[in-house]
Parts: sequence; structure tokens; C-alpha cells
Amino acid sequence: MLRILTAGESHGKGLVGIIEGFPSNVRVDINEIHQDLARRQKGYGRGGRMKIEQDQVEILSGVRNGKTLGSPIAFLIKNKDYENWESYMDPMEADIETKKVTNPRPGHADLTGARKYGFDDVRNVLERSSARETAARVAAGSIVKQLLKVFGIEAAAHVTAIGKAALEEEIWDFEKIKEAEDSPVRCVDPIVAQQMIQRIDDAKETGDSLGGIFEIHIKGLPVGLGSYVQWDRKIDAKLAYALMSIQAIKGIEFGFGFKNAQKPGSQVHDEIFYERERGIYRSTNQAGGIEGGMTNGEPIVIRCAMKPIPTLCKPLRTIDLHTGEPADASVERSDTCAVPAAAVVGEMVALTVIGEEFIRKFGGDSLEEMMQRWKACKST
Ligand SMILES: Cc1cc2nc3c(=O)[nH]c(=O)nc-3n(C[C@H](O)[C@H](O)[C@H](O)COP(=O)(O)O)c2cc1C
Ligand SMILES: C=C(O[C@@H]1CC(C(=O)O)=C[C@@H](OP(=O)(O)O)[C@H]1O)C(=O)O
Repeated sequence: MLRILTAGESHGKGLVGIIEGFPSNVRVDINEIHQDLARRQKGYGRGGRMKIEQDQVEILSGVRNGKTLGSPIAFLIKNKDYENWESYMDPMEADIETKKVTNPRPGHADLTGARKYGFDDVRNVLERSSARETAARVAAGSIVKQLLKVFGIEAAAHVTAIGKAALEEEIWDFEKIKEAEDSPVRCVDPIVAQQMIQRIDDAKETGDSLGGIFEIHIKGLPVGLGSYVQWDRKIDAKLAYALMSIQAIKGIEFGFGFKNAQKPGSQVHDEIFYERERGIYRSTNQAGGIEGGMTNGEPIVIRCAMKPIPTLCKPLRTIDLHTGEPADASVERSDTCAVPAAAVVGEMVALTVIGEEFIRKFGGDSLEEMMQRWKACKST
């Protein structure tokens, strides 16, 4: 079973990731991990922190001479910002008296985290609840991506809405979606992209923040990842779990999930056809590639809704944790909008779920073993 764990505080020394249950003999290209880390850092609307960091991964174990060993892969991503925070974040000798954060931000983990863990300093919560953690998940996802690529599985993500600026047209062409990479807001339509940029500028100007929607497409999938036989083996359920765990993701749909709810079945379900050369196929993919908790061979299409960033430069009302008196929510610096970055995180997190199911179906010891079983499965 593939398992991924992360550790690390946002302004601590760094982020650590462990990938357990990854097969041996998979070639790992560190430059590709760096490219994915850089993709996550980009995107119009990010704040000052992204000017400080330039995420690079150091692999600590589980890889030898560029190939995986089957042992746990551990890696480190250093936080450059740590040098500015060392005196407050040193694991053994931090100054915990000055610079206490006592005004919890509505929408962030601050208040409930402090009450749950018994802190009088919200810093103890915000450090780990921060989406800085997603850098480690992207690095892990990038390694899983390199395994899946060997089997022709690829993912891409694009942003379909930022605030009210939204794409009207549905885009299901994978190559077109990849073009979103060239857009500062990761949107394939340059006119809509410009509207999105304008919305972000307006929000920044007024001290506000924005959320939006991104869409993930995964192609090249075999039939039958996941299963209908038990509730916790359904692949849509697993994807939803993993994607909802990304900071600020509050909604998810597969295919035309919400639109389909308003249509009769005759206009929704993807009819089944067969041709000798082509095999079994569908002419539509309204289900988004998943039926009965299993991949049906069509591309997976998932849409995720991200709420607006909780830290507002024009702060919302809150209370001072120590006195209970009304106060402005704390603000140091913040992203105005991070939907383009979250799209990359979503892409990578979804690939880790696909990787987990792929390993479950085709065996997880070595790449060669997986290849044999995959080929055998393909020829049936
Ligand atoms: C890529 C990314 C960047 C984010 N940047 C910020 C930020 O700069 N400021 C902020 O307050 N929240 C930011 N968030 C959102 C918070 O981390 C998130 O809202 C918080 O952890 C509370 O969790 P919840 O929204 O899932 O309930 C970001 C989220 C993502 C995915
Ligand atoms: C550090 C990252 O995102 C951070 C996520 C985040 C939050 O509250 O989630 C708050 C901000 O951190 P800071 O307060 O240091 O500016 C973002 O920059 C990152 O994506 O690498």
C-alpha cells in the first residue's frame, strides 16, 4: 500500500516527506520534481513569501543512483524563510513570549486549533495548518507521477473560475488544458485569464481575497482502478478524501456531477459502444471516467472549489484570545488568490491516489513486476 506522510512547520527548518510502499527500479528525475515544485509556486495573486522561497528537494533515502530501492523514500525541502524566523521557530530555544499571535483569523485553523490543542499563541497552529505543507505533497506527487508516466498515465489541471470570472466553455481536450501552463492564472482562455487577473487586482486593492475552481484531467488509465465491493475502496471516494484534504478546498465534483443532477438519465449516462479495432468505448464522458467506484477507462475529470484565502489585508472582526475583547484579525502578509497554485497541488494529490490504486492492482515490489501484470491485464 502506498502511503505518504508529511511533516514541517511553515517557518520552521523545512518540510519532510516520506513515501512508503513505492516499487523498486523506478527512475527518479530530480529536475522534474523541481519543475513541479516551481509550478506550484507560480500563479498570479501569490504574496511575498513566494519571492523568498525557491523550493528544491533533497532526497534522503530510498533512491540510489537515480533509481528507487523499494525502501521508504524520504526527502527534505528547506524553508528559506527560516533564517528570518529562527529566533521564533527554533525547535529547542525559540522566543515564545514576544510576537504572540492572539487575534485568530476567521476561516483559518487559528481559533479552533488553539482551543483544541490548548495554546495561547495562534502561531502554534498556523505554522502547521499553513498550505506551505503542500510543497511536500507536490514533491511526493511528482515522484508518483514519474512511475505512472511509464504506464502512459498523465494529468493536467487548469483554472476554470476565479471569483466571478469564469470559463463558459467546457474544455476536455487534454493538450489544450496543458496550454494553461503558460497562463499566469492557469486559464486556457486569454480573455477570461485577463478578467481573472483584473479580479485579483481589484481584490488586492481593496484588501480582500478570492477563491475559485480548478479542474483536473487524468488520462491513460486502465479499467478497474478502485472497486465497488466495499465503500472504502471506491476510487471517487478516495480522490474526494485526498483532494478535500488540501487547504481551502471546500467542494468537489466528478464529471458533470452537479449539472447532471438537474437532467434526466437519458441525457446523462454515457452509452456503451464496441468496434473491432477500437474495442469498448463511450462517445461521451459525463461521468468523468468513474462508474461504481472504478475507473472505466475514460479520462477522470474532477472539479474542485477553493474558498477565498482567509487572511485579509483589510482584516475581518475577531476577538483577542487573551482578553475576549473585539479585535482585527491578524495579518502579516498573505496570498490574495492561490487557485492557480492549488490546481497544481490538486493534480499531484490526485496522482498519488491513482498511484496507490495502480500499485494495489498491479503489484508493488518492482517496476518489472508491475509491467508484467499491466501488460497481461491490457491483453485481456
Ligand atoms: C496553495 C495555497 C496557498 C494558500 N495561501 C494562503 C495564504 O497566503 N493565506 C491564508 O490565510 N490562507 C492561505 N491558504 C488557505 C489556508 O491554508 C486554509 O484556508 C487554512 O489552512 C484553513 O483550512 P481550510 O480552509 O481547509 O478549512 C492557502 C491554501 C493553498 C492551497
Ligand atoms: C508558504 C506557502 O504558502 C503560504 C500558505 C499560507 C497559509 O496560511 O496557508 C500563508 C502564507 O504564508 P506566509 O504567512 O509565510 O506568507 C503563504 O505564503 C507556500 O505555498 O509555499
